[in-house]
Amino acid sequence: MRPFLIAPSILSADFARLGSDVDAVLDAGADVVHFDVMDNHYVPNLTVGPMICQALRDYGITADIDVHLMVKPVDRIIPDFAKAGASIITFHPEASEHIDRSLQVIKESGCKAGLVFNPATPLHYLDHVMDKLDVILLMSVNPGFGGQSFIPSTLDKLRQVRQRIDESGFDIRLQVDGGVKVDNIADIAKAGADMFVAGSAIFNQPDYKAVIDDMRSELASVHEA
Ligand SMILES: O=C(CO)[C@H](O)[C@H](O)COP(=O)(O)O
Ligand SMILES: [Fe+2]
Repeated sequence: MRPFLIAPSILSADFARLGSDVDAVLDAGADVVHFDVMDNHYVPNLTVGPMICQALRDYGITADIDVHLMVKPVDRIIPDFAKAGASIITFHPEASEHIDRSLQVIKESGCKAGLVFNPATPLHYLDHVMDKLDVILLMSVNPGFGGQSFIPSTLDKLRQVRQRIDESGFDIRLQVDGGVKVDNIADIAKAGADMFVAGSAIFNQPDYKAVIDDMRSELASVHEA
C-alpha cells in the first residue's frame, strides 16, 4: 500500500513570506512541497527559479520539494535545481528535444524523475520510458495558472495511466495537478491518483489544517494504491 500524498502548490502561497507559509502548510499536515517553475515561454507566466528553492532549504524546509518544470528548454536548468535541493523533478515531454536524456540528467543529478502530461498531450510519450520514471503527473488544467477548474476528462486519462502503471510493475507515483479540491479529491483517487497537488484549494483558505484534514477524510474512503 502506498500512502496518499498531499502536495500543496506554492503558486498560491504568499510569496512575500514564502518560508513561513510553506512551514505552516507542512505543519498543517502536507507531505510534499509542489514548486511550480514557469518561464514565460513554455507557459504564459513567470514564477521562481533555483534560488528560491535554495532559499526554502536555507530557511529549514526539509520536506521533499517536487519541482514541476514548465520551461523550455528543459535540460540546462536541471542540475541547478538539484543543487538547490529539489527532491523530484518533472518536465513536459513536448518541451524536451530528448526525453530519455532529460530523464537521465535528472537521475544523474540525484533526483527522482517524472513526465508531465497536459490535458491534450497523448500518453504515447510513456511508451519507452516507464522503467525510468518515478512519477507520472497528469495536468487537470492547462498549465500556467492556479485557480482553474478541474477538467473532467482527466479522470479517464488517470484510469488509463493507473492501468499502465499496474501492468508495468514499476514503482511509479501517479500525480494530478490542477483544480484539486475537497469535493473532487475522492473521485480523483478512485480514478487511480496517489499524489494530489492543490494550490488555491489550500492556500486560499485561512485554516490550512482544516482543508488538509478534510482532504484526508475524503481520501480515507478510497483504497490506497
Ligand atoms: O502547475 C500548476 C499550474 O500550471 C499548479 O500546480 C496548479 O495549477 C495548482 O493550482 P490549483 O490547485 O490552484 O489549480
Ligand atoms: Fe504544478
